[in-house]
Amino acid sequence: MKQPSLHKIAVIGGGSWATALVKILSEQTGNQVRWWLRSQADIDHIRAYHHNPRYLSDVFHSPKKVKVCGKIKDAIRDANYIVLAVPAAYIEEPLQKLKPADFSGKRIVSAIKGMIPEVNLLVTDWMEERFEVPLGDICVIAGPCHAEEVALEKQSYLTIASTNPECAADFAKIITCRYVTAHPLADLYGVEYAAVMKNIVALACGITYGLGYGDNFQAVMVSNAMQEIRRFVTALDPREREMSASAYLGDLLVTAYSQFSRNRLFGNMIGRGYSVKAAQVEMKMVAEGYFATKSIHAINQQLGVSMPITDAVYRILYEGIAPGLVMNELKAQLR
Ligand SMILES: NC(=O)c1ccc[n+]([C@@H]2O[C@H](COP(=O)([O-])OP(=O)(O)OC[C@H]3O[C@@H](n4cnc5c(N)ncnc54)[C@H](O)[C@@H]3O)[C@@H](O)[C@H]2O)c1
Ligand SMILES: O=P(O)(O)OC[C@H](O)CO
Repeated sequence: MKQPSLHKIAVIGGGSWATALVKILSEQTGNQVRWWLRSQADIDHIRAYHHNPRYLSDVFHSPKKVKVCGKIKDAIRDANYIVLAVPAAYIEEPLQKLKPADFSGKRIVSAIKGMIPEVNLLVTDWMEERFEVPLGDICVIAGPCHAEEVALEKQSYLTIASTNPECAADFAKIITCRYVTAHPLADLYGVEYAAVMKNIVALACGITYGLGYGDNFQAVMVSNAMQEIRRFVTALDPREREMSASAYLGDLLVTAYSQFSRNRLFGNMIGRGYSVKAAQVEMKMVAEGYFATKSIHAINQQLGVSMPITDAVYRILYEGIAPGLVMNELKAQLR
């Protein structure tokens, strides 16, 4: 696909990551962004005051570079890239009226670190199945990068993964800006599954902290989790991959340890005795790991990989077993 010099990029989503991506992508002179958000009130606010009232509200969005759209078709019509940044559990709704023809000739970029819960599919596979987008026209944005730090323009790194090296390299160039460096990688599935699974690990870390476990335990759990992710990803897509690279290990570490992690925060509330419902109500943001736990657990019913950490989180969140009891049993399985 020949790349134009002016990149028209549609960003779909109104949360923190979409807001950060709009900021990053509109930094480059050659990029024009059309931004779709679900809430009309938020759209009106951004048009009037040039910042998102709900997420990262200190970030200014230049009206010259960023056009806000209430209709998704207006956002994607002329776009050569469509960036999806809505949590996986809610991505179906904004896209439901679109047809495969609406995506034809466009590249799709998934910024989502989650799975479509009803069908247990990665977002890239789902886009291929549902909208007939060739896998070679899809890439994912991965790597340790919290929206909150992008808002502060702190140096961050992204990995753009695709089965098509050209697609990954092109978008890596487009998203690189003053404070974000992006590199391409050929391992689409490995990166995408690792990004989904690190959220489950962050839940586990949050739960154990909530229960009173400390840094020593967490370091062992994160090490074991890396091995668990490697076993699962290798069973699904066996190939040589450097799991200590930032797209895998780096992303796991930032989510497991950062003060900004949604998943860790959610887990922490569960560990401190909140019910799942209460934790969801309390959080203004979405913890993808909650949905991912069910999907990865379901996929593993067929694979049969040893996954003590995912199993532990599943038992707590979906079988209602007391976190203290489950983590006490997990203790015996870690090395
Ligand atoms: N926040 C980050 O730093 C970050 C970094 C990398 C990747 N991601 C990924 O980006 C994706 C978006 O996450 P986020 O952090 O921007 O989300 P968020 O938690 O900041 O915002 C929640 C988003 O979910 C939408 N939403 C909430 N409830 C909804 C509902 N019932 N129906 C429809 N939409 C609903 C909101 O409109 C909003 O867009 C996730 O897959 C996440 O894993 C986030
Ligand atoms: O760290 P979390 O749980 O907020 O997840 C957000 C991103 O995936 C971090 O790269």
